[in-house]
Amino acid sequence: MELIQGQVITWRSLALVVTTLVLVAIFHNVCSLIMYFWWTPRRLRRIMEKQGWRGPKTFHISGGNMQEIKKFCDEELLKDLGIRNFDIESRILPQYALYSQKYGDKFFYSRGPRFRIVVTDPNLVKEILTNKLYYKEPTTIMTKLAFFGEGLFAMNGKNWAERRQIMEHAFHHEALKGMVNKMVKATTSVLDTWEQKVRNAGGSTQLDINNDMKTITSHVISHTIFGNNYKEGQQMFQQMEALVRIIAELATNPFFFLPGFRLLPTPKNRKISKLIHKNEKILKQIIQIRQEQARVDESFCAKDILDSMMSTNFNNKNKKVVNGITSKLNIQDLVDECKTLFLAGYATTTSFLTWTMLLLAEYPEWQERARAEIREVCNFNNDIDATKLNQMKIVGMILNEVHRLFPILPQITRVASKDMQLGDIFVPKGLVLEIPVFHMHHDPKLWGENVMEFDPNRFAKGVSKACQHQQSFIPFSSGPRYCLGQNFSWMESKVVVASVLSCFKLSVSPSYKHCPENLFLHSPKFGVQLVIKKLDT
Ligand code: HEM
Repeated sequence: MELIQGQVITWRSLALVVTTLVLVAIFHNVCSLIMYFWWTPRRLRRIMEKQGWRGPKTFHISGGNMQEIKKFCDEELLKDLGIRNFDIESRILPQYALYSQKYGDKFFYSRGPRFRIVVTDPNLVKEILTNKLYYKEPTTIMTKLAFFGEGLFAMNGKNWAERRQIMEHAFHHEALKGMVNKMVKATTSVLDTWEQKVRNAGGSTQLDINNDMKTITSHVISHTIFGNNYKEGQQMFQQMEALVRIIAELATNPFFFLPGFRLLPTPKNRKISKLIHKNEKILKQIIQIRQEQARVDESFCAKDILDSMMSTNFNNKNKKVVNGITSKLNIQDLVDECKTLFLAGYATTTSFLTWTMLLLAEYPEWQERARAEIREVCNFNNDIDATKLNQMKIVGMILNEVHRLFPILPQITRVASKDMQLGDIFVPKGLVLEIPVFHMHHDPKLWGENVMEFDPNRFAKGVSKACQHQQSFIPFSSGPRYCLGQNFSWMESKVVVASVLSCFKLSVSPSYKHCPENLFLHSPKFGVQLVIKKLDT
């Protein structure tokens, strides 16, 4: 027995209070789970059905319609495709192909417990991407831990706006201009190995260009983010890749979205934890070394993206001053941003450049036109700078056409933060709005009858003249959350194309099987085998 403020409290009554609190907490959690997994998706469906939207009648309590979509997609993946067949929506956006056939354009479905509608009208797409009241759909905890942490990609609201400002500083135009040199060096170091291989093979050789583009982009991103620490940065790539594969496989498991799923000690979950831990360790080591260098070096100035992130000088009450370097990013923030840039900057550009090389090989007339332009602009030497990249118009048209036909992020999503009106659609709070980028890039109503052809000429007078509505072309998204690395990627792509075409001729190997897939990103399932030949000079 104890005496508190004159009242006698028995152990029994204390136990009763604690038990009641625990039961209330359990009850609250169970109610939240029921709301999240059962009640909210059904309520949203009722609201959309009343407005004439249709979709599958049932969905799995945790996986939503993912099993059905996966089954449809698996059947599609078995089909053989030709390279010039760009009509591949059923592989890349299986949900769109499956449900638009059954229910028409106004359809809904559920990915995990998150109920969604698909919006294709460019005017509505513009409204969704520019209105900050539509926030970015949260990723699953496992995806977040593995790839983004609390980095820019996964943030929302005021925190996102502040972080975006800092990150834009690291990617501003002048900073990027200074990176072209690093991009050229990183690319050339890989192309030197190609020369060796071609020579050893007697004039031409076959490469899986997807692997080589991985090597190039990993070199570029390691050099530009980590400068002298690029070797440590490189170690992360294989681990990141392994993570992408395992998590993409797990995402089709109906229980993937259940809270606590990641804590189950399954072999895959254990492997994921191990890889995440290893990556964080490498990053923390690099950052700590860097902070130490900056502490002893009084003439410290930013030489790469990590330096820029560490030294951004903002008037903010949270900012920290580390021996002359002003930063408001703590070590975990920096780790999360590095992870984000790694995934966002490496995997995307790798897939994009792989598709670019494939199409250049498949369309030799465009390969030749690009080469002629590169010869004219920089006379085939590696003296490439930002101004010369700007002068490469034909290369730019080709890159745009590859972005149109092979958008690397085939869909973008946003969530309504409150009840809203979108055109004539009433959008209830919590509804996910899915923008099928791939579908919009292949819509004849927006691009004309030759939409399924590779025709860079459509971009000859710029994006605005290429399609009916500027919002029909959104490989890098648009609005305030457009891709932070858009200009970086644009420069890198031009550097790589110019460097490759200056030295090599590309053609498609007879062993290549055209099997694009959408594993978070639109990429080739079995790599891309090309034959490369040294150019006669
Ligand atoms: C072909 C190359 C690339 C493509 C197609 C691409 C595409 C995209 C898209 C569509 C988004 C917006 C996603 C959304 O709105 O939900 C995005 C965001 C982002 N991208 Fe890229 N990206 C590419 C390259 C890069 C590179 C090279 C970097 C950095 C080095 C980068 C960093 C980012 C970051 C940090 C965000 C998040 C921006 C924010 O939320 O404020 N991306 N990217």
